[in-house]
Amino acid sequence: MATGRTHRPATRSRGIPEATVARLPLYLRALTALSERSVPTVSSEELAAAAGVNSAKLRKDFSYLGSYGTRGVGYDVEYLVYQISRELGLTQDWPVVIVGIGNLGAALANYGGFASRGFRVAALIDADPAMAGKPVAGIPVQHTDELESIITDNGVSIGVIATPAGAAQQVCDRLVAAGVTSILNFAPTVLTVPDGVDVRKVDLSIELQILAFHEQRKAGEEAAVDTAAPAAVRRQPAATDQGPDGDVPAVMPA
Ligand SMILES: NC(=O)c1ccc[n+]([C@@H]2O[C@H](COP(=O)([O-])OP(=O)(O)OC[C@H]3O[C@@H](n4cnc5c(N)ncnc54)[C@H](O)[C@@H]3O)[C@@H](O)[C@H]2O)c1
Repeated sequence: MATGRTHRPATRSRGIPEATVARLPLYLRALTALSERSVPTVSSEELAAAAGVNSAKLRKDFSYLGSYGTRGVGYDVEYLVYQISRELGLTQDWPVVIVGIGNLGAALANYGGFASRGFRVAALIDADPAMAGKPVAGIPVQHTDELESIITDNGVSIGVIATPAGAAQQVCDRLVAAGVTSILNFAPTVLTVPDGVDVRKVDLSIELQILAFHEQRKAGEEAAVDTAAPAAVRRQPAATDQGPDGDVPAVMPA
């Protein structure tokens, strides 16, 4: 679901390309599922299919980790889980703060998937004084006045922004000034950050717009096939091919 990019060069200092880093969580998710089923080894083809990645790309990615698998046996699942987790920095606990505890912030706070992946929600912060002290996902919301001390006291380096767009830059500036160096931004705005701060942006509406583009293209291709086909096999409007008024067929008869 995550889109966007980090403000980093295309290759990390240890020589792992950013595109490979972006695929490591996909491998880890697939490997974790195999591990849960106690599958001991996996071939590059099987793992590539499970992760939705091309197998040659997977082998190249794993070569950056120094993991080459064993011919005829494949990769050791548990060892790869460990290797990728270590590479991603997931063998340590990462306290994160969520700022903006509205619909989205509360949903994120309630999401169990963070903790199971090593991300502990250390604090929930909101500007609304009426929310201060109210528990969300069992954690009392704290007021933004305390933002700096929360970051310092908890050694937080990762912040999640779920405020309205208009507040996001100011929240970002305060997080960065307090010591946060990685930000996951859900607000629909582009954040400006100094060098050394990574920002990743999540925007579900952009994902939907990309799907809409593909839907439109598929519809165009279908229409082209319909036009090219002999009249007898051209698609006729079905009962469900109705426009919003119910009387205009979405697929016009040829
Ligand atoms: N990226 C996505 O896919 C996605 C999906 C849904 C919503 N959003 C975005 O996430 C944000 C939150 O959406 P929502 O539906 O939860 O909104 P919401 O109005 O329910 O919640 C926003 C919260 O932010 C708090 N807030 C406002 N200014 C603040 C500040 N300066 N510091 C701290 N807290 C502050 C408000 O008090 C409120 O509790 C919006 O920017 C929205 O556009 C993004």
